[in-house]
Amino acid sequence: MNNLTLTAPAKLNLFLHINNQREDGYHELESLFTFLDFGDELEFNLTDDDQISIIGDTNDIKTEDNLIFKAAQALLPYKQKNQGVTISLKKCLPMGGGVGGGSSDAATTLLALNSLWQCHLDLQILAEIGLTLGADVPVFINGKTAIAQGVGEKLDTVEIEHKWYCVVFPNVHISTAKIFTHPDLPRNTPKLTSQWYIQNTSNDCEALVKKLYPEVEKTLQWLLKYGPSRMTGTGACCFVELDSEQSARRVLSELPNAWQGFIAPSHAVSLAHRQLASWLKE
Ligand SMILES: C[C@](O)(CO)[C@H](O)COP(=O)(O)OP(=O)(O)OC[C@H]1O[C@@H](n2ccc(N)nc2=O)[C@H](O)[C@@H]1O
Ligand SMILES: Nc1ncnc2c1ncn2[C@@H]1O[C@H](COP(=O)(O)OP(=O)(O)OP(=O)(O)O)[C@@H](O)[C@H]1O
Repeated sequence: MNNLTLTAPAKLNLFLHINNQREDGYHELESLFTFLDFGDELEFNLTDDDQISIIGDTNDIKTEDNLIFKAAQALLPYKQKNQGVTISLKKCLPMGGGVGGGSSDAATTLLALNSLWQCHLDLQILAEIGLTLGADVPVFINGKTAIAQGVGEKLDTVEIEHKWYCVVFPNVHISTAKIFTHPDLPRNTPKLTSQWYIQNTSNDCEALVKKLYPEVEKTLQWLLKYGPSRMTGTGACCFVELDSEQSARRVLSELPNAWQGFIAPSHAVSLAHRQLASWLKE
């Protein structure tokens, strides 16, 4: 089998607590990650040369900076096939939006090429390779709704009630590094000692991001009319949790023109993992 198409799904941080800052500057987090059935489309086609090429919606990212390219390159030492790959990208997730698009693309590339190139690496090793590309990549390699600790690499699978979400991108791009290096970011939230609820958790980046980017504050105020709402990651996307597809459609239909949005249900297992499992059965 020489080709495979997978969806690199969006993630949401249903909560995001910052517990500590390490000496290397990275932050110790506690965060509940879930996956939405919505994402970038990546089509992998093996080629007879040994090149890695990316076509499609690469925007202005140089090939060598693209996390998809970096992920493919990281697997070169393990590949058992004398073949290259052309990866065609349809970008649906906002960049720098807090939904982990780049990390999800990278993880999906590792998962796909591990199979297509017959690298035979297990998920633990793929996650270790993924962590060198970004703190969020292991979450997508694991592919299960989970509470992450450490910088995002220690994962405990959790069962939660899955809902519909309307995710809104307020058209501001936020640099993760800018938020994590800001002096006003709270960095000492204690670890959760009880069960997670929306009421006893928060996103520790939210207050700072709202102050720096008033558009994010406006977005959250607007979403709160419809249900429990929160920012994901370091923003800019914000989400509202809803009980049905119909409610989610209604919120999307009322979205102000200045913003972009999408709706999707969350799922215990990422769409890329479900698609890969059925491809492997074919
Ligand atoms: C905040 C989250 O979006 C939550 O899902 C992620 O932890 C961010 O993950 P990511 O985008 O994959 O992050 P990386 O590309 O590894 O790091 C971007 C920048 O964010 C900061 N960073 C990131 C993760 C972390 N646990 N502590 C940090 O301080 C670092 O300054 C780093 O330079
Ligand atoms: N394939 C890619 N897709 C998106 N961004 C990429 C990709 N490759 C490299 N990047 C770079 O990574 C940066 C972060 O992109 P991403 O969409 O993952 O942000 P994010 O959603 O805020 O992530 P997170 O929630 O993990 O912080 C982009 O600004 C872009 O320069």
